[in-house]
Amino acid sequence: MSTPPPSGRGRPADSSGFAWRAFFHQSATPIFVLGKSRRLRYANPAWEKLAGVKLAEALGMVCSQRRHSTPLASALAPTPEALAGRPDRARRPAPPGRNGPPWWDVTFAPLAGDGSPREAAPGPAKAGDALFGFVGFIAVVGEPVPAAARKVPPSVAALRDRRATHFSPDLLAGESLASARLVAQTRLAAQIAAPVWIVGEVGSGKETVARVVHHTSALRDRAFVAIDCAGLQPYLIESLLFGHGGLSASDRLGTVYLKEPRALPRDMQQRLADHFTEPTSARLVCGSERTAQAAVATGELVPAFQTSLSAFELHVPPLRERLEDIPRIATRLLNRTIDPAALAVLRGHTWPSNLRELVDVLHEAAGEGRTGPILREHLPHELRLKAGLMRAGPPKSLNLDAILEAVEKRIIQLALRKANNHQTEAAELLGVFRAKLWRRLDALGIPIPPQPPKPRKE
Ligand SMILES: Nc1ncnc2c1ncn2[C@@H]1O[C@H](COP(=O)(O)OP(=O)(O)OP(=O)(O)O)[C@@H](O)[C@H]1O
Repeated sequence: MSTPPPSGRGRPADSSGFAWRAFFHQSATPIFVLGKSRRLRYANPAWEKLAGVKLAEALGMVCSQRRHSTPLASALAPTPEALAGRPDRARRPAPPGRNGPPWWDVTFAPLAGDGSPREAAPGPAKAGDALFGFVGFIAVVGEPVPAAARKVPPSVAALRDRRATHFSPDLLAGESLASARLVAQTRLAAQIAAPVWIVGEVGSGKETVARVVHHTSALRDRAFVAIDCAGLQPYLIESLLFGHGGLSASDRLGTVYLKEPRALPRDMQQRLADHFTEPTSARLVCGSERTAQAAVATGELVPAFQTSLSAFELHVPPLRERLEDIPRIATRLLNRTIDPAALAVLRGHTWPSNLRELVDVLHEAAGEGRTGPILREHLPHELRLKAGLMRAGPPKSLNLDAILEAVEKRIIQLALRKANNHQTEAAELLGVFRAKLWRRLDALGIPIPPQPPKPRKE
């Protein structure tokens, strides 16, 4: 339904309006009117159709080309010439659509205080010659170019092919029932266009699954962008997505992966939700340790994420539920087999940090024995210790201090990993003060990891 014609139809202008509203309302040309503070005061149904936005939702929007402006606000921003009270025209990229931008030629006609068009005068506006605002007429230039038809440089195409080969559903396959279910769910998510919510424990492979969904979907020729909502300041995320020339202005954006959107302030969550429920924007995939429903219930997430942005919920199993997959993962990762005794140790571990931890352990083991199968003695000391295997060694190797030190080192590394290198959180997990954690890092020779930026609290 289009916006009803504004009141005062056909009547002469009064001091706050102008007489052409009824005329504009029926025009097939997209027309909009900005107040002198560049706020949107009126737009006709042809504009609503072109912009894909209802006037009621956009009224009051400040149309400027500032860093945080939306692509629509930037496209409608009056030029410096128009701001100086003279008619002007500008070519603007249309707000992003799935099929590439045609351009918008926007003609600005300044309006005098009585609502009549100002005379085109060569100099700046005179005092007393009050400006009411601007009327803008939009002409669409060019045919939209389907993204698939656009040329990409060969190097980009080659990189894309390599990524698509790597991030195929095969990457998730294994011997377990859990991985078979994961592969089936991932293929399904790739076939539909709905937003996806991926749930899984820390390090279980949520982002990897998101990449597989992207590279298997119809959006694979476009970009995949991953944003860690807890690791970036919200204003950076806003400017990355919505700033001038930001990602939302690019029609090459295919999938946006948001890691833990519940770490964002609610107003930012709402803005993202509004953006990604628009039909023209890229596909949203979120990854979290909690379901959208649970996060909404505890107030960590705005309801739109549950109602509109988690249409497809995909569960990534923890590694302890897919231990049968370990040999296959090792072969894929290192092209190495695992000796049965080493496998018994690996299968006996609970893997609190899931695949991330396994990948670290396998790389470490591969560094110990450079060729042949991975043996039990290649595995990290602490893992063997936990499996009770160190006790089988000769008594002279039972150096209590060395063992305790190794266990402490491993536990601190695990806490840091779980806290995403956030030292205060890691200290809390370990039940010590941060200063003590620093002292132990120093004493054990663990390099102090770079601290991620703190998420802003509401
Ligand atoms: N199927 C897989 N095979 C081999 N390695 C994998 C697989 N899935 C994930 N990984 C590796 O495990 C690590 C963690 O994966 P990923 O970042 O996808 O997990 P996540 O659940 O998104 O992590 P977080 O909880 O920190 O958001 C990465 O190094 C990734 O390359």
